[in-house]
Amino acid sequence: MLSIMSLLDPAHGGMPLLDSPPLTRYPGLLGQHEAARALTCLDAELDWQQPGLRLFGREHPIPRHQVWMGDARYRYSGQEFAPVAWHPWVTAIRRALEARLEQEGIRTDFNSVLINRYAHGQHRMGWHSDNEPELGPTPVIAAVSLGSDRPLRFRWKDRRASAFNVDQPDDSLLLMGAGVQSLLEHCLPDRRHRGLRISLTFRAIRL
Ligand SMILES: O=C(O)CCC(=O)C(=O)O
Ligand SMILES: [Fe+2]
Repeated sequence: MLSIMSLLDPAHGGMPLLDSPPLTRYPGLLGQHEAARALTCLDAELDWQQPGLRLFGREHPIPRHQVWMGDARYRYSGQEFAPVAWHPWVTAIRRALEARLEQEGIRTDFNSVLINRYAHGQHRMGWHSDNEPELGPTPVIAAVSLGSDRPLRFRWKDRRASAFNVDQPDDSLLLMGAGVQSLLEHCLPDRRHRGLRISLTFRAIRL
């Protein structure tokens, strides 16, 4: 399904954005053609959910769509989600990212993924860190982006330095290594005039 060329091309090496904690972006994960097919298939075939979130006593639908997929139940904003079974495209994306990271000497054991669908620029995600106890003390999270480029914004919890944006082009992988979740928060701000984007944030949940 996936071209081995995109895995072997040295131009596709990782771009370190932070050394400590490690934050690295890898371009060209699937190849342009396969990434476009993955975006179209996932958009059409997943059973997208838009659960409500309680904020100041009122329930609001989250400003995006989502699907939890994988092997483990997951708690998020006080709610428990039962995951759906692996979709073949998501399995293919997981294999591609495992292969890419293994080339860098990084072994991962992702068993769950939160898939986010941003239909337009007003869809977004608020400030958070992915530090739920079931992810263990030093979660490693790999975020794959398909479709419209939306920056992820980071800020230091202790304000030691300024907040910064990380571009997430189509078909890129952003690896948030050990320490990113404990030292920083991230959000996906709204943007004008953006089209469909789907992100897949792979996690290892302790079963
Ligand atoms: O869509 C993104 O780039 C961010 C997603 C995210 O932070 C998450 O799934 O926890
Ligand atoms: Fe996140």
